[in-house]
Amino acid sequence: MTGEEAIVETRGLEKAFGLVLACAGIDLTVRRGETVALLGPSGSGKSTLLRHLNGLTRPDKGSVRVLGVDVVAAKGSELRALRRRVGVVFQQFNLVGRLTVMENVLSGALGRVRGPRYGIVTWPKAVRAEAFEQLDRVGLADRAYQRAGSLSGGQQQRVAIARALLQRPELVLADEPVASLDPETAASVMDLLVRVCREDGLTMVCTLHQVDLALTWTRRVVGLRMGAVRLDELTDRLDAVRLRGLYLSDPVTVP
Ligand SMILES: Nc1ncnc2c1ncn2[C@@H]1O[C@H](COP(=O)(O)OP(=O)(O)OP(=O)(O)O)[C@@H](O)[C@H]1O
Repeated sequence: MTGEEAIVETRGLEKAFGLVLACAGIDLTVRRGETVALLGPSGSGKSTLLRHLNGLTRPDKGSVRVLGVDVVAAKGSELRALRRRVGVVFQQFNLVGRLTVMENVLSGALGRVRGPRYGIVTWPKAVRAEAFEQLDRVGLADRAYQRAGSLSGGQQQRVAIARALLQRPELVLADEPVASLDPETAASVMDLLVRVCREDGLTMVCTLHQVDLALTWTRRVVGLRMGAVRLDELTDRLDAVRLRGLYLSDPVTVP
C-alpha cells in the first residue's frame, strides 16, 4: 500500500562536477510504500541523485527532504539519525568478508544497540534472534556461521539485504543492487528486495541498468537523461519500447 506521505522530496536539485551537470534541476517526490526504479543511460545522474538522498552528496542548488528531514541543512547527529532510518544496499554488497554472515547482519543494528561489540555472543539475545529471523527471511539461516566472503555474489547480496532490514529502516536505497549478478540471480535478488520492502511497508528507491527488471519488479519508473527527469510513470502504464527511447542517442540532424 502506498500512502500520501512524501518520504523523498527533491526540488530544483542541481549538482555539477566541473563542467558535467550530473543533476540538472530534479524534482522528485516518492511517497510512503512506493518502489521506484531510477533508469537511464550511463552517466545520466542516477547514482548522484540517490547519493543526495542520504546526504552523501551535497547539492549546489535546490532542496532535498527525506523522512521529513532537510538533508541539505542536516549535520552531525541529525544526519546520523536520518541515516539510521535509511537502509542502503550497494552493488558490491560491502560485507566484511572475513566475518561470519551473522556478524555482518548484526552490524545492521549498530545504530540502535550501543557498541562496540566483539563477536556474536556480546549482542543482546533479542537482537540475535531478530538477525536470525532476517537471515531466514532471505533464505540463508543455514549459512549464519559461515564466512561472508565464502558466499556467492547473490548470497552476499541477500546477506546485505538482511543487514539493511535489521536496521529497521523506513526507506531503502539500492544503488545497482543486482548489476554484479548473472541474470537469473539478479531476478531472484530483485524479487527478494521488493518483496521484503512490500511486506514491511518500506519505501524503496533503486538505480537499475536492466529495463526488464524495473518493469517486472518496481511500481514506478523515473527515467533520467543528462541529469534531467525525462520520464516518470507507473510501470504498468509503460512498455519496453517507450523506455528504450530513454537510451537512444539524440537524432543527428544532417544539413
Ligand atoms: N565524484 C564525482 N566526481 C566527478 N564526476 C562525477 C562524480 N560523480 C559523478 N560524476 C559524473 O556525473 C555524471 C553522472 O554520474 P552518475 O554516476 O550519477 O551517473 P549514473 O547514471 O549513475 O551512471 P552509471 O549508470 O554509469 O552508474 C557522470 O558524468 C559522472 O562522470
